[in-house]
Amino acid sequence: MASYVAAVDQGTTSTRTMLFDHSGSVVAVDQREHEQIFPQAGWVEHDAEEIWSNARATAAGALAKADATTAEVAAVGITNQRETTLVWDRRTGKPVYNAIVWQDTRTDRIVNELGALGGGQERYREKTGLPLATYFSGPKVKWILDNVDGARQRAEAGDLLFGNMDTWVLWNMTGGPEGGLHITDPTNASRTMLMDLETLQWDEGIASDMGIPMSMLPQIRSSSEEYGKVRERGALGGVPIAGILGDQQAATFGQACLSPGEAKNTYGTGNFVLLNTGTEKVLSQNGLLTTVCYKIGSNDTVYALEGSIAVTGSLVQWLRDNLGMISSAAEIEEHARTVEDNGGAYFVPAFSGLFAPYWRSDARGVIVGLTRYVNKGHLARAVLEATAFQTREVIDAMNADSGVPLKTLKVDGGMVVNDLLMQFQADILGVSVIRPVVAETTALGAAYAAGLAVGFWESEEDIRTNWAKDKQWDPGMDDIRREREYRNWKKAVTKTFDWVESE
Ligand SMILES: Nc1ncnc2c1ncn2[C@@H]1O[C@H](COP(=O)(O)OP(=O)(O)O)[C@@H](O)[C@H]1O
Ligand SMILES: O=P(O)(O)OC[C@H](O)CO
Repeated sequence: MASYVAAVDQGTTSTRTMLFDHSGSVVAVDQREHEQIFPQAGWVEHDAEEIWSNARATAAGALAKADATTAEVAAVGITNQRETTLVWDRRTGKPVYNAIVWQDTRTDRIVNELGALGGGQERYREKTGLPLATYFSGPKVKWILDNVDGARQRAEAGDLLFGNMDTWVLWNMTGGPEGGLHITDPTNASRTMLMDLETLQWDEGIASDMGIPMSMLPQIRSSSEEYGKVRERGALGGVPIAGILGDQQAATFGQACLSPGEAKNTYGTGNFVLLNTGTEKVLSQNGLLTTVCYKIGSNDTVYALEGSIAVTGSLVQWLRDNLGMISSAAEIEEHARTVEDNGGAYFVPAFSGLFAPYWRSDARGVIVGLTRYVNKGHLARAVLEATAFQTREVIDAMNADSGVPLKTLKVDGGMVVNDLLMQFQADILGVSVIRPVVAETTALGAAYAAGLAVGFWESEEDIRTNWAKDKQWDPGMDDIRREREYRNWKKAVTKTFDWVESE
């Protein structure tokens, strides 16, 4: 009798494999970071072969740490950084170019050109739920086909495959060039700008406008069903692969946000607030995007409104890696605690332009309000506060779209160990912030999708039962200060605009 479900979580900065038991508790984790490649300003790439090698190694590592055999694993789910785009050769399994990461802004010109075609912005928003922005996969595929020697001819000859990291990991896990499955799920497909949100099928007109041959596109299956088995030679050999969810949708599922009106915020490289809107596809009037939340087997599709924020935890990394101001991410809290407030400084990290609710690719980062008074502690605070202010902006947009103010916010991700940030988040939102016992909700959500498909868990009710609160932060800031701080932040944001001039 199998005791565990595995999840491979292919994130922006690392890949981990986790094993969960029936209560949703973590049994083992094995994790490896991969290189962040910045070939020029605004470009971000990953080596997809390094990522696949890490996925394999962590699958073996997690089994070893749990002292478990493959026979004890009922199913495996895959979850992934979304949008990150790879094109590879179906016969050799070799990528034609590095994976272009979701934060990368090189497709700015392509996106502007698409906007100038018939229907422009509105056509994309209505069909795909997305604003025209550099964030999404379709224009990245076009960039590769336009810029890599011979790629377009090879793609048109049917030799090349496109996938996000879910598809790349699944294809390799199921045999690669020897019969690997070329599949994705609607949560990932809804981030490509190529999928019709209503039919959950690729939109041939949009693919044709981007010059992307249909033969490159993976088959779209549900988020929870048995797609195939792990190749026999690999770690987890023979285990059914039965769940795929983009990482933010996986976290929403793992947080048990299963009813309309329930929302979570994940604090990782970026922040992503998702509000379950049920089977209703709500188009935002306030700068949010509409996305598939999950589709469990043949059940109706569940949609979400999403506020995507490009830079939050990665600002802490930037302070560590580019400035050397801290030696570990945790150290930022120590510095921030040396002062009472931000000393008047605000840091708007528009490193990839601004995502929700602005969608300004012409924006770049600023620090404003500097005086001789400002010290390292104030800057550390400004860095942490940037995450909380950006979250407030997307939650304000969500409240405006739904007409029902959020009462509490469930949180997860790497930054939620930061107590000062979580308290400031509650203060600046004016609502309570709640962290669950299992904060690894991304991997857990993918495990649930896989486990439900093979009967390891019976129904979504099991997910609700397993969810438990660990800690809650309640708002303590007075209204006048809260709104003054937020006004200053909004003013700081305006200073980022119009920096990059379009080619
Ligand atoms: N104590 C901390 N305080 C603030 N930020 C932190 C802390 N610990 C980790 N982080 C940030 O959290 C992020 C990692 O979170 P994680 O959820 O693993 O990211 P991802 O899934 O995007 O790879 C990093 O960007 C890191 O800077
Ligand atoms: O891997 P994460 O946690 O940084 O998430 C990245 C998002 O999926 C990008 O849309």
